[in-house]
Amino acid sequence: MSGAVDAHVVVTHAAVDARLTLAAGEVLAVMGPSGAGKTTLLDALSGLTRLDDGYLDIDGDRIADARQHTPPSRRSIGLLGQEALLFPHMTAAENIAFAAQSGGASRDASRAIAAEWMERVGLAGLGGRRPGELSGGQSQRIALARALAARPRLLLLDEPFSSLDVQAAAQLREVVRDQLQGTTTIVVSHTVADAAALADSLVFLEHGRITQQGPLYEVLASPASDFAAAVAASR
Ligand SMILES: Nc1ncnc2c1ncn2[C@@H]1O[C@H](COP(=O)(O)OP(=O)(O)OP(=O)(O)O)[C@@H](O)[C@H]1O
Repeated sequence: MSGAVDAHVVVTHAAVDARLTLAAGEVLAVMGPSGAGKTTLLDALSGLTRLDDGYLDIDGDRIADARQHTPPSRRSIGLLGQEALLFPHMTAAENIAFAAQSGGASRDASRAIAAEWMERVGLAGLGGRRPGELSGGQSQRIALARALAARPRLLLLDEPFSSLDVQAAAQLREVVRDQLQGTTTIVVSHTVADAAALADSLVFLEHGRITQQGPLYEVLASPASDFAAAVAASR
């Protein structure tokens, strides 16, 4: 997609010490055992956690370092987590329109953008429903649309399929794959199927350190740790 930008990250934190570079439009999967620091890494990027040292640059702009903490709302970073966390008092379409407006669209344009996204995620006709009237899978699709409608420069996916049943997860995975449209993305998952479906490259994070990184199929073909070998064998 034109407009995709590269991201360069050096996260230094009590729990994580990692250096990552994403080319514009690249989808990078991060896998690692429980407690490895995956969520801490995403929190440091989204701004929920401060960096102890290191930095986050997006498209050459310094977003954060040890001295400068840009709040999450001003980072132009989208986040889709395990739960959709939609605004409950707004309809599905209003949730998306709100994000489009915060991404710079006018009020009228944001309504049109919301309608377009409802179609893209396969939910045209449900725009008037409130989150309480949507299934988990539908809510996650709205949350994806909301994240992308703000035109983030970096998208973070934190196990977005893990709270869904197998069928809803597979459907959402397809929607995500089709709708990323070149958005530079980091996806954290425990499932190699998610990484294989979405990612160009793969990082293994263990005990807060990167133990292996490279093109997804190369990494899976020659795992460098017991954990990586177990993941590769689970394909
Ligand atoms: N500020 C901190 N100082 C020291 N340790 C921390 C700090 N913040 C988090 N930790 C620890 O770092 C570890 C990494 O936790 P994190 O939740 O990031 O792992 P994770 O890879 O996302 O695990 P899971 O897959 O289970 O969600 C945990 O043991 C956590 O307690």
